[in-house]
Amino acid sequence: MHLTIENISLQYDKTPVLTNLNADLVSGELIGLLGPNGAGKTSLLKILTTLQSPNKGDILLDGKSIIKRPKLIQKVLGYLPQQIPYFPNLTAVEYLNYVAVMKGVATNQIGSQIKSLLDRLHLSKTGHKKLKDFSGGMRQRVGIAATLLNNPPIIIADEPTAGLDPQERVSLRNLLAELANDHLVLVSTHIVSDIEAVANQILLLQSGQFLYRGTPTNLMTKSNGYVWEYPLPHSKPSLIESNSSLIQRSNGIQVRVLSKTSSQASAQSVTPTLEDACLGIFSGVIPL
Ligand SMILES: Nc1ncnc2c1ncn2[C@@H]1O[C@H](COP(=O)(O)OP(=O)(O)OP(=O)(O)O)[C@@H](O)[C@H]1O
Repeated sequence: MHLTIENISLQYDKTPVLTNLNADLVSGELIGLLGPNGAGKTSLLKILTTLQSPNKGDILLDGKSIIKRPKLIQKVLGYLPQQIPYFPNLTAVEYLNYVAVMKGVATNQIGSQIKSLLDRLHLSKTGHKKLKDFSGGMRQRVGIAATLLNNPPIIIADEPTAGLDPQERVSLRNLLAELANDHLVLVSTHIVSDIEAVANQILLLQSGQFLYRGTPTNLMTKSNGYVWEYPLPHSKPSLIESNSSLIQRSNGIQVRVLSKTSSQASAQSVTPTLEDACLGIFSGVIPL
């Protein structure tokens, strides 16, 4: 499947939230939509999922407008919203049954699909517990199971790792990467490590505009030569430069700086991480 974002602009009360966005998303890819709080990620996902109409532009699914025909995408979409609908008195199985009926899953497939998803999301032992007795992370996994019901070819997830512990984050990351083999998977997040190891394509969104669209490898190549490390000076530690962070290394605390050049004689150029690259682009240190 091929989802084309074509000149999308959105305003809320005349305030621009998204401006002239263009991108091509295809099946077989995990696309990471990264941006700081308020960048417009959820607004863009709402347009892609037809919950919000843009003021300008179009979204094409295999060449056909989903703005004009929202059902085209609704039939093939699994959407995991930031806030999962919460029915405290339903068990996980009852909730998934309800979603399955709403999604039009064939009656004779509902039971087997729910069982397989509960297994896959490590919920088989708790499927008959009420949702009000679930931890935040377990509820999130139920939401993911609901998203995957009927095996939708397009999966859009808004901050899917929120509330998950480190082990669950890794397990969800693996699941999304596996699904991306034969699905179109779009994951919005502001946590770079959630998609670092698994994204084929990255969209960097800031103030409603894409600053970068492309592979993580290209982004990191752009960032070569912009990351420096030097030992934390013993005196004047309060004079830490902007765009810098402290890192504990075996040889002591190092200052890691994003900058075109370094004024510190002891600074060494180091290999950028994807997080460095994103911060460098967002802060304007790394040119577009
Ligand atoms: N219904 C609305 N009415 C008016 N302004 C809105 C509305 N929804 C979002 N906004 C504004 O639009 C901008 C983008 O918000 P959005 O939720 O899309 O960003 P985000 O990147 O998803 O942020 P976060 O990471 O914090 O969830 C923000 O300035 C937000 O305050």
